[in-house]
This record gives sequence, C-alpha cells and structure tokens, in this order.
Amino acid sequence: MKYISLMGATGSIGTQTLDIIREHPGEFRLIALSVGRNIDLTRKIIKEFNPDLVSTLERSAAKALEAEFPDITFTYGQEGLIEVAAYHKAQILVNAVSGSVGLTPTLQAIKERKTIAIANKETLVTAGHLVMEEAKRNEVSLLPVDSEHSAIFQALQGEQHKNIEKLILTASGGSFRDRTRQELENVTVKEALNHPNWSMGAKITIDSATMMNKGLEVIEAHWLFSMDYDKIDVLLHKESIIHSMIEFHDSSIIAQLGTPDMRVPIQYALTYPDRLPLPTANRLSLSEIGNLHFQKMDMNRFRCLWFAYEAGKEGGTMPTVLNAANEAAVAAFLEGKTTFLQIEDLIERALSIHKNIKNPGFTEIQEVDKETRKYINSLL
Ligand SMILES: NC(=O)C1=CN([C@@H]2O[C@H](COP(=O)(O)OP(=O)(O)OC[C@H]3O[C@@H](n4cnc5c(N)ncnc54)[C@H](OP(=O)(O)O)[C@@H]3O)[C@@H](O)[C@H]2O)C=CC1
Ligand SMILES: CC(=O)[C@@H](O)[C@H](O)COP(=O)(O)O
Ligand SMILES: [Mn+2]
Repeated sequence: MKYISLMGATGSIGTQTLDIIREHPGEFRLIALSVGRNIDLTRKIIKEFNPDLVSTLERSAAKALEAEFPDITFTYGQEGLIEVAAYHKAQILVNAVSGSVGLTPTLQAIKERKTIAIANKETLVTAGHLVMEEAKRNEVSLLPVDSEHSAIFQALQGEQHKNIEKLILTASGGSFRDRTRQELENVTVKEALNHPNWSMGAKITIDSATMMNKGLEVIEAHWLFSMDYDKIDVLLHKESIIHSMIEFHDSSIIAQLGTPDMRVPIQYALTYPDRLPLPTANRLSLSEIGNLHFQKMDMNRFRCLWFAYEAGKEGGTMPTVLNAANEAAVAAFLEGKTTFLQIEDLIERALSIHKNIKNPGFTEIQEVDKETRKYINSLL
C-alpha cells in the first residue's frame, strides 16, 4: 500500500488523482491533502477518503472544518502546504497545485525524501536548478505527471540518455490555434478557456492558448531530462494523440500515444515502474481516427514560446521572471483587467527590465518572484 500526500486535491489534476486512488483501493491510501478555497468539495473528499491531515488556503476554513471533523488535523496557508508535502506517513507527494506556490513545499518534501509526482510545472520553471540539486542530494525521484513529460519518460525506459538526438514536445495549439494574431485582439476569457482537447484548470488553459504552456514545458523538460534547449523541439499536433517523442542519434523515433486523458500519466507516476489496468480509460483506435496532423511551430505567431526559450537559455532568474510575470498577467486576464494579447506584452516588459542574477539562491528566487508580480500589477 502506497501512502499519498496530495497538494491541490480540489483541482483538475487533484480530482483525477483521486479517481486513480478510488480505482485502486488496495494500492493507494490518501493520507494528507491540501486545497485552496473549494471547501464544499473538500468536505466531500474528507468524507470519502478520511485523511489524517488537511490544509486549506485560509485559516477560517481550517477552523470551520476542524469543528466538523474532530478526528482530523487541520492546518492552513503556506505552512499548511509544507506540512502536507512533508507529512511523515506519506511516501509519495503528488504536487498538483497551480503556480510557484508549490516550490517551497516541494523542496521540503524532497528533504524528507518523498518521491515526487510532479504536475506543478511552475515549480520547475521558477527554480529548476534548486529542485534538481535537492533531489540529487537526497536521492529522490521526480516522476513527471505532465502528459508530454510522462510520454518522454515512458519512451526513455530502457534507453540511454547519451543516445538522444532531441526531444520533440507536441502542442495542441490551444483554443486559438486556427486564428491569426489580428483575430486575437478582442477574444474573451470564455473563448480562451475553451481548450479543444483537454479539460484543465483556468490558468493552464490560458497558458495553452498563449503557447506559454509549451514554453514552460520546454523549461520543465530541460530540468527533468537534463537536456540542452537546442535539443528540445516543439511540434504542432492538433489532435493531442502523440503526447511527445524522443529522436535518437540513429534516426529512430519513439513516441507515446493515447487518447487525451490525464489519469494515464497520473497513474503511471503512482505505479512506476509497474503499470496497472485503467478500465475506464478510452482506448485509442488509430483506424477510427484515420489521420494525425503535424505543423512546424511559428515563433512569431506564438511569442510566449520564444520568450520561454530565451529565458531558459539565459538561465539565472530569467525563468523566475517569465513564470511570475505570466502568473500575474494570466490572473489579470482572468479577472478582466487586461486583454489576451496584452499578456504577452506584460511578460515581455518584465523580462526586458530585469537584471539577471546568475545561479540564484532560494531567497533571491522568492524576491524576484515577488518583485515581478508587483511590477506587473503596477502596469495594469
Ligand atoms: N489540468 C491538467 O490537465 C494539467 C495540469 N498540469 C499542471 O498541474 C498543476 C495543476 O493544474 P490544474 O489541476 O489544472 O489546476 P487547478 O486550477 O484545476 O487546480 C489547482 C489546485 O491548487 C489549489 N490552489 C490554487 N492556488 C493555491 C494556493 N495559493 N495555495 C494552495 N492551494 C492552491 C486549488 O484549490 P481550490 O480549487 O480549492 O481553490 C486546486 O486544488 C499546474 O501546475 C498545471 O500546469 C500539467 C499538465 C496537465
Ligand atoms: C494535458 C497536458 O499535459 C497539458 O499541459 C496539455 O499539454 C495542454 O495542451 P497544449 O499546451 O498542448 O495545448
Ligand atoms: Mn502538458
């Protein structure tokens, strides 16, 4: 039986992780979890899974739940996230929060030698060097949950890193893949949230539409697979059937395919190196699909992808700025405070004024993150 801590239990990845735990009651036990503001769903999760420890975003919610569930320990805020991540009975932490708020708890869980199933790409973007160093020092495995990275991880099994020519990340193109830049001028939040293939949280759905999601994933792949940026390519593939590929020196390419269903990579991270059946998954029928489409990525159309490559190559605190500026700009777009195309402009401005700090420590990362958000908010 594997004991699991789950950060972000009420979100898209969080609830699909609960599906996997539910599907295999003899394999997994949910022992600790964190949530944000969705207290109604939290109540249901507590009743069903009876965890030891629960953390909420706000103190008032923790106090209210404490009165309802006296046998469970409640905590809250950033400290609460850390307690859940590092809970002594858990062997695996599933990090499914959205944003760089996941960094500190992840570092703490690594120090406590938990295996990390990581969906929360912003943590790797903002401070990938710190996370990877800490994982190496503590001999901790970081198992990818993000579909592209899980695909690469699966294709890598039995292969050697030295034989890789390049990684090829596939991108659906998001909600606006068939629109020109001109046609993006007046798009609404509702349109942007309408992803063609995946049902995900709001922030990542907007990232898919701006192509920042693929930019963050390029940086995520750089850290997870220790790969130079010039060996990571992005390919438009509108069906999201090939989840990513590895090309080897001998020209052979290994791809991982499946219907778009995040429960598959989540389950693989939880069962690795084994696999379990997933009877409720839709099986892929290539004969029914018939055709798959591929297209070269246009960096002028998708400027956020270009920003991410540049920030990643420059390193230091540039990816921290990229991520924090994006988080703040997307939040502003979702709140109706800025337009879709201004997301790119805001990020570009934050990157252009930043004085890069090479090899930043934890405190510098935290300060740059905070300052960047402040800067973006001052522009709104
Ligand atoms: N959804 C997907 O299919 C995929 C997601 N990812 C990555 O996984 C991560 C999660 O994405 P997704 O599940 O879509 O996001 P959601 O927005 O659906 O869920 C986010 C979760 O984090 C909680 N949360 C948000 N802010 C805070 C905070 N400040 N403190 C504590 N908890 C917080 C939310 O709580 P509440 O709702 O209770 O307020 C919720 O449980 C992201 O990094 C994303 O990029 C990667 C690949 C695919
Ligand atoms: C499901 C998943 O992993 C998302 O990150 C997905 O990749 C989003 O799709 P696109 O960014 O390719 O539109
Ligand atoms: Mn992805």
